[in-house]
Amino acid sequence: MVQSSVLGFPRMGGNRELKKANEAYWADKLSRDDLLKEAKRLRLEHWKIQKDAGVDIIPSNDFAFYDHILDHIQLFNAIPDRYSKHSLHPIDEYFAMGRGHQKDGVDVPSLEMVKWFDSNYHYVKPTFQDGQTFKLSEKPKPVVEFLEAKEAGINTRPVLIGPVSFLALGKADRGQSVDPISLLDKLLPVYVELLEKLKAAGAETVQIDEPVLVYDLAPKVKAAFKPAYEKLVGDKLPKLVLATYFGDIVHNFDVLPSLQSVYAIHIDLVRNPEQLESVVGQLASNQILSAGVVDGRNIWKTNFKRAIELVETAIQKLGKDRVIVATSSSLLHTPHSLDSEKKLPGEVKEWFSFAVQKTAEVVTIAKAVTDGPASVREALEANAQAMQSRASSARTNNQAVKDRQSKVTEAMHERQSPFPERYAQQKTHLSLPLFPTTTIGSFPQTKEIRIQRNKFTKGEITAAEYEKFIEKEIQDVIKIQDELKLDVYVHGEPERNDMVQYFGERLDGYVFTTNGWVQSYGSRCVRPPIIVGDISRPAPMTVKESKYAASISSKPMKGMLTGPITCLRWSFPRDDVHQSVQAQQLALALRDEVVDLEAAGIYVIQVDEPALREGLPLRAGREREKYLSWAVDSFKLACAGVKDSTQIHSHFCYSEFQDFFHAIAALDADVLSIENSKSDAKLLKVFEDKAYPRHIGPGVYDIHSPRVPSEQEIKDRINEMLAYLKPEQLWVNPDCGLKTRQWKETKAALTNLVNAAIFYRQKYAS
Ligand SMILES: CN1c2c(nc(N)[nH]c2=O)NC[C@@H]1CNc1ccc(C(=O)N[C@@H](CCC(=O)N[C@@H](CCC(=O)N[C@@H](CCC(=O)O)C(=O)O)C(=O)O)C(=O)O)cc1
Ligand SMILES: N[C@@H](CCS)C(=O)O
Ligand SMILES: [Zn+2]
Repeated sequence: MVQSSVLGFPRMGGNRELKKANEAYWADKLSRDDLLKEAKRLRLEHWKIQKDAGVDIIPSNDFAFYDHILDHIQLFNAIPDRYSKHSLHPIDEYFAMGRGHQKDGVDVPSLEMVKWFDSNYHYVKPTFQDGQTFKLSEKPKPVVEFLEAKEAGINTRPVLIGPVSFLALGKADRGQSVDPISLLDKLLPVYVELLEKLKAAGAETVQIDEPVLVYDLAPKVKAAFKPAYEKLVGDKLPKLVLATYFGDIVHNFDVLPSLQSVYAIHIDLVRNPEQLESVVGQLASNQILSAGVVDGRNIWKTNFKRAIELVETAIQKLGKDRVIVATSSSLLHTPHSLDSEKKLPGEVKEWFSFAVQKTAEVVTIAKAVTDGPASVREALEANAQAMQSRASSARTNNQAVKDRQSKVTEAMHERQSPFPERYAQQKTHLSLPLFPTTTIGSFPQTKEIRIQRNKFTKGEITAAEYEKFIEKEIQDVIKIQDELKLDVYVHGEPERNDMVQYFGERLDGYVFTTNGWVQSYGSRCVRPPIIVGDISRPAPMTVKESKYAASISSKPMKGMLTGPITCLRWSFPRDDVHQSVQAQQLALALRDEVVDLEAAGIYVIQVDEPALREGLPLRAGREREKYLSWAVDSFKLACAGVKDSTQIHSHFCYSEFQDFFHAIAALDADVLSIENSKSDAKLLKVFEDKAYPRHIGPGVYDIHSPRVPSEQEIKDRINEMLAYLKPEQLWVNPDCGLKTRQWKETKAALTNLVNAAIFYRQKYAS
């Protein structure tokens, strides 16, 4: 029999209950006990959904209050002393690492948070010390949650991050020089102890994720697999299913011999179906293949015909008992359930599958290959019908968009003059001081803003009332920026629910969900809009608010747009048209917006591209260069329609620039603001080494934490930056937008930021 398996389930709950519980706990509005109870309720509910769907292999320990890698940091006691020394309750220590802690005399910033592979999920980076040791926590979470499920009558397969990935995804702490992978020998005994405990609790198999196998690996990381999996396999330990996802593992085949004693290998056959044959050829004689054929990263219904063909190919080689049908990755990256979507056009809804539906898909595919297609005939027919309906739908094609794309020229990608000439004009036009201060766009999205928007969406207030409310918000943020004495203002983005969803809702070719939330980091979720057809802009999207803001202030007002790659990557893209085509369609729509903003008197325009890095293929090589070429082109196409005197900014958070700096430089943006406060300023060296000629604002403080940075801290950060950048190049700004913050801490932090900038302005005045 072919078993069905889910690699991980979304944690938030159908109504984002986990988000609400976490945030209430942080605000002292929910007790610790009630938080724990709510988490347990959600875990049980999610296991039950999978059990009722008939899934054979259900994951446990896929739940996390904040992030699963952070869970492992605590599980192995890899907790930096600056957190552990305060003897906080374990859950508060955990949140302190995730989001910082500034309360009751404890003041500690969070650990660094970075992108999870090429997804819009963020993990907390393990941070190691010279002399690092590990110790299993007293009540290991994977054991507790396995027993919790067992007590409810559900046998689960616990999920762990593997030791090689745990170390390779981490870094040495600031000022430390330890190479994380060198800690393997110290870490393995703790894994063995944990696996023994899981076995004793009754876990027969454990899913051990080693997603780093899809990367190009340094030789010492590759070499770590052999000693690791020699120690982690044995009679006294559960059988291991080693899982990889988001790429192929063919280039790391030399690692597979050292993995021949693990029970099963899971591969992502959605992303790389072509790896099937060669991976099957590399398996040991009794090893099992977990075939990831249901997409964990997108919302399109699985094409059953194609998936069954793939699984059948594997069965022909291995036999039914050596194949598991699985999701390609954890379903963490998909929304909870399609059932709560009442407003999607009926035709379109038929094309989608969210987490709950995907669990049913793995079951259907497993049954089809076990008992034959006739056993699931109705499901197969309905699926074929949905595939057909989508392929032939009028929604997907817009000839006018295609015609416009065919007329795009090289010249449309270039500004009129090179940067020095543009800058000379911008300097006179904008009259900015040295060390200009600005923010990244959004100001706090207060409860009141969300309530008014909710009322407007539900029709409880009119468009005119909502517009008036937004204008008042804009007036307020302008007044605050006056008081703070910032240099380049923003309108604060109060009208935007999200920087991608907002644009999706104003573009043709998109549809949106009402409840399709996906966790982005911690308690923060996004509702990615869905690209179903060719994209075009029926009307200006942001001009009204920016123009209004500019009309009530004499300061330069920065217009705020989300760039084509970010719109693409943070939406659920089409899978029937190449992403470069979708990016170009978005670029043309944004180009019109940029030109309209300039015509409306907005002479500084920021086109955010934080997802540019995320779209980068995970392995170096030709595919990367191809991607960068069309991604950079789409940004330039969006921006290049303006005059030299208009200043184009771009913003990047969560980006490591070293490996694609040439692309950042090729964007030709006049000013870049980048996330930097959690990184070592040394990372800026690349800008110095490459003699980056344009202007740059490396973030001076972390906006993900409510913690207020002191003026001195910000001065220190600027001072570090000055080691690599010229004073006349440097802007002073936070790491990212301020939408998740409260006003109190925002004002305090920006006051310190402006004072720090003034200090350096005076210092370099002469
Ligand atoms: C910059 N980042 C972003 C990423 N991806 C995006 N798509 N957008 C981003 O901004 N990726 C990288 C980073 C990740 N950072 C963030 C930062 C902040 C959030 C965030 O704040 N998310 C909000 C939800 C935002 C939203 O869509 N809000 C809507 C709906 C609000 C809502 O929940 N309404 C209630 C009713 C109103 C009430 O009573 O409060 C409801 O529907 O139940 C809106 O404002 O209208 C979050 O709260 O998680 C995400 C990623
Ligand atoms: N302009 C956006 C960028 C976030 S990456 C904001 O300020 O929220
Ligand atoms: Zn940002």
